[in-house]
Amino acid sequence: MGTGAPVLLAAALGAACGLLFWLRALRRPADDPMRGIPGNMGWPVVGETFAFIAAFSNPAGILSFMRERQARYGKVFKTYVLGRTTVFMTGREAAKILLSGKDGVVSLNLFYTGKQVLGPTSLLTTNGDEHRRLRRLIAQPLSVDALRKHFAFIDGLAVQILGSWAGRGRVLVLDEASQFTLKVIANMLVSLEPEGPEQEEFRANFKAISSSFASLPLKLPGTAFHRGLGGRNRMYAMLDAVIARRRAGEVREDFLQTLLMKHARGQQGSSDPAEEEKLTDAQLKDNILTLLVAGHDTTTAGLTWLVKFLGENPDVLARLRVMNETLRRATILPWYSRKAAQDFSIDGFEVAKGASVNLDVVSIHHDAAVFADPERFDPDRFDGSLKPYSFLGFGSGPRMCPGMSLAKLEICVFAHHLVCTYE
Ligand code: HEM
Repeated sequence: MGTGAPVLLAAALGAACGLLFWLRALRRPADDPMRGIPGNMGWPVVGETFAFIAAFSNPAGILSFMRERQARYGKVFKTYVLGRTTVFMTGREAAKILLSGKDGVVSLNLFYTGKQVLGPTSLLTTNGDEHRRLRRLIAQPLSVDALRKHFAFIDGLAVQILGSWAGRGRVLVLDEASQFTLKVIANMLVSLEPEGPEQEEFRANFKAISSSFASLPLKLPGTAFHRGLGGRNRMYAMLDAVIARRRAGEVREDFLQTLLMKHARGQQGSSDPAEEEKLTDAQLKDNILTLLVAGHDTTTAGLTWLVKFLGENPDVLARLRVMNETLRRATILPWYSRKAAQDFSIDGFEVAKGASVNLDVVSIHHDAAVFADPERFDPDRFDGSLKPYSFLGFGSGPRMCPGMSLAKLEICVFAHHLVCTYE
């Protein structure tokens, strides 16, 4: 090594340290509106992202991430994860502030990539009056009454998928549950047949879309985001073809048909004001995609956790009133993300307008003061009544899950056939 090498090395190290401090300063401006909130912002650039990702691969893990910090800082703390400073808060009071929709204190907080893939008129990217209008339109086709006509399909598919398990030495429940829930939701929304080339193409596009959520926002060929946008374009072309067939006279009993008959614009740019109130084709497609995405991963995870908990608790199998307890223990969406729409205070801390705030639901679901021995899987704990905002498996308030009845129906039907067929 020549004499210049140590000097170069020291200069490189110095430059690297300088860059890190500069990036750290960039991330934490002196007028940080959240500086009154306790917490650790972790390493420069990445913050606490690695600890967070390592923890959130299973619900017990994310619970430990939250508990460690709550023990240190209390119920409200800040951190830097997944590219942004965010405040986590837990407890029933926080749930009421963030979920009730009262005074418009917060709006939904979605990743940039998710927003791009779902489109500007998705239920998940709209707020206020437009959001309320969309909720109203989709409520009826997702109601218990409307779901009756899908029962035979859901039942038949559960029997068929479970029948295919016989004689197989090993079954990957997550894959089977994913097949089931995607076929159910696609059939319910647009009458997609459960087998055949159209189903294959649909599934491939759907996979590209769902893997692009929360990916890096790089639109370069080969990236997950780029593949997701491609999947979205191909999925919309498929939906355009289905909508054209319906307008040409094909009739099916599904979600799309209900919206096309009642709420879709016959022609764009009509002079009739009532017609202008209806959904455009772009709005229809954004929201069909939103329901596909929101209705697949969640129900798949719910079913898979149910099979796991039933396997571990054979005594519970006999009773099978296990839905809420599965959703409490698994807490499939461990936190609900919002953006402060105005300044507000919680627990003596000021949260500034624009801040990213997350309701830590997994801790609410494991609060020993509400759920004694919270790690134990015990469906009986739902026999009595619970305090408001202590069980939030499907959320609460104006953004409460509109697919709750469908999810419960799918999981119950599948679980029923599962326990009737297999030990
Ligand atoms: C076990 C299965 C499911 C669970 C645990 C679940 C849970 C949730 C929760 C907790 C929320 C509220 C999140 C928040 O406040 O930020 C939500 C919203 C939502 N869910 Fe579900 N869900 C499930 C199944 C479904 C299904 C089957 C559909 C579709 C048919 C669906 C569609 C939606 C949509 C569109 C929203 C957003 C509502 C809005 O922003 O107004 N979900 N879900």
